[in-house]
Amino acid sequence: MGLALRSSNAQCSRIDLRARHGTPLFSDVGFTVGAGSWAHVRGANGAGKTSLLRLLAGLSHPDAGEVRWNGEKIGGEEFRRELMYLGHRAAVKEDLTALENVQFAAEMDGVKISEEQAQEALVRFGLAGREELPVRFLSAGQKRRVLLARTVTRPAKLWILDEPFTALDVKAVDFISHLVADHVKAGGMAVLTSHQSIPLPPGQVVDL
Ligand SMILES: Nc1ncnc2c1ncn2[C@@H]1O[C@H](COP(=O)(O)OP(=O)(O)OP(=O)(O)O)[C@@H](O)[C@H]1O
Repeated sequence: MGLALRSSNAQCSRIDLRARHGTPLFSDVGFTVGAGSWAHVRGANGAGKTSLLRLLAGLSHPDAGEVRWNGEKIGGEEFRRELMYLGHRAAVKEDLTALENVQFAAEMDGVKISEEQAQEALVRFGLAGREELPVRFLSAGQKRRVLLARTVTRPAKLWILDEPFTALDVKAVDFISHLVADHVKAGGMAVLTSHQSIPLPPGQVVDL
């Protein structure tokens, strides 16, 4: 018996957003990401990429327009279960070990994982031997890997990743790209920002 993935989509329509001082940040932005596809949100510094991703994740509200998940306004329990959001300024807990960080993040996502599962995730992210170190002793790229390990500890259909490649070396960029590509190939969805071109099969481009 195969695994039936219910077709799903995330859609934002005619979204307007103003900056705090009232000037329009962007207006009439709309796109749909369906199962098995991804979108690259592009724009200059300050164009509003992070702001748009926060709207998509339900962390803030647009001035006009709306974000929908399977046709319903976002915010419900189902949407939260299906969402994996990794913000631009997401931070590790410096005093916890890498292992504790992964377990803590899973717990925040409502999933209980064993030490072995957390360990396995860290090994997959190239952090073997660093599991027991308080993460303040890790490099910026290693901290980013600890954060990204969350993507394999909890299944979610929609990944919203803000600048996921920041501080990562070439090998890690390649690894994360494959991770996202496999997720999309398996019927998942992703919305990413990046100032670099993203080494993934072509996706939708959203220019701000
Ligand atoms: N909390 C906030 N308070 C005031 N202004 C904010 C806040 N968050 C964002 N802004 C403003 O909104 C605008 C868009 O910011 P945003 O972070 O969305 O841009 P971005 O496209 O992600 O930029 P970058 O490429 O530099 O990361 C900026 O002018 C920024 O100063």
